Amino acid sequence: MIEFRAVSKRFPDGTLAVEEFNLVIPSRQTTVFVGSSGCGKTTLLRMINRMVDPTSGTIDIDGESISTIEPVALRRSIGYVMQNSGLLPHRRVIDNVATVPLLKGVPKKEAHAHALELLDTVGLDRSLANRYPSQLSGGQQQRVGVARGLAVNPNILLMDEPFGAVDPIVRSDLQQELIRLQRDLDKTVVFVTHDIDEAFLLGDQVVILEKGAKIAQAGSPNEITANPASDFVASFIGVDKGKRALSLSGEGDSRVLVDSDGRAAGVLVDRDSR
Ligand SMILES: Nc1ncnc2c1ncn2[C@@H]1O[C@H](COP(=O)(O)OP(=O)(O)OP(=O)(O)O)[C@@H](O)[C@H]1O
Repeated sequence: MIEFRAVSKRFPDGTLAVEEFNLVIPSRQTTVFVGSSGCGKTTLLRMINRMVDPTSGTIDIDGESISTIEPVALRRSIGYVMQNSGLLPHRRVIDNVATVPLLKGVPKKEAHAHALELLDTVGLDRSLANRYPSQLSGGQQQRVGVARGLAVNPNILLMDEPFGAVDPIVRSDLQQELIRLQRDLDKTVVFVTHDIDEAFLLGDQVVILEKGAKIAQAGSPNEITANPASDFVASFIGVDKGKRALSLSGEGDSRVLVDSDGRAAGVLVDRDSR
């Protein structure tokens, strides 16, 4: 579990990016920060692995304040996947994936063997291992970025708009792949996006943010669509444009899809119980 308590971040130029932010991020679930540009999503994410330190407040991981953990060690224990994959252009795919394990002293042979397994995990053919990033498509590069994020077998995976730069079809593939991965690997995923549809697709917990990382609403996609907390949220999720004509009603095995007039439009069957 990751817990933010009264966390604020003011940058040296005076910008207050995050103000008094409080949130519990449950383990082994996906939490998505969603909001418009500049609302503080990336700053929140980077505070979890101490790429950015808060000005005030505390962040705990499993009850331990991260301010007591050495930043480089913390960063190497948490997976981080960013937009445009962030791959090192002059290194082959396999070396990109193995970067952090090698820095941590894992023998090269072992690190490379594990990197190949990770290519399987993210759905990439092992034959791509010796290519350079520029010889891959955008979607393949993002998959390598995810493999690299998983290379230290982290409990926590931070993902900063990882699918923002690819076309909609590839993006949809990557989203489905992440849902599958999360089912198999059971990580605590913290995901940043400005796309509410992506947030609702991937998030167990969705946190809708306004400027200064003020929480407009936090809850499951179901809770938010059924009960938007404000006009801002309703507008952000598109209720007012008729975008969310369908919502879910009920819990567990008996979830019913309801249309905007309250009529049952279908029953949602759990993927795992089919
Ligand atoms: N190093 C910095 N120095 C000064 N201000 C910063 C710095 N980094 C971010 N900011 C400011 O803090 C605010 C929050 O930025 P942040 O990158 O967290 O937003 P975001 O929601 O991730 O935006 P985007 O979706 O555009 O990436 C913005 O006003 C931004 O300009």
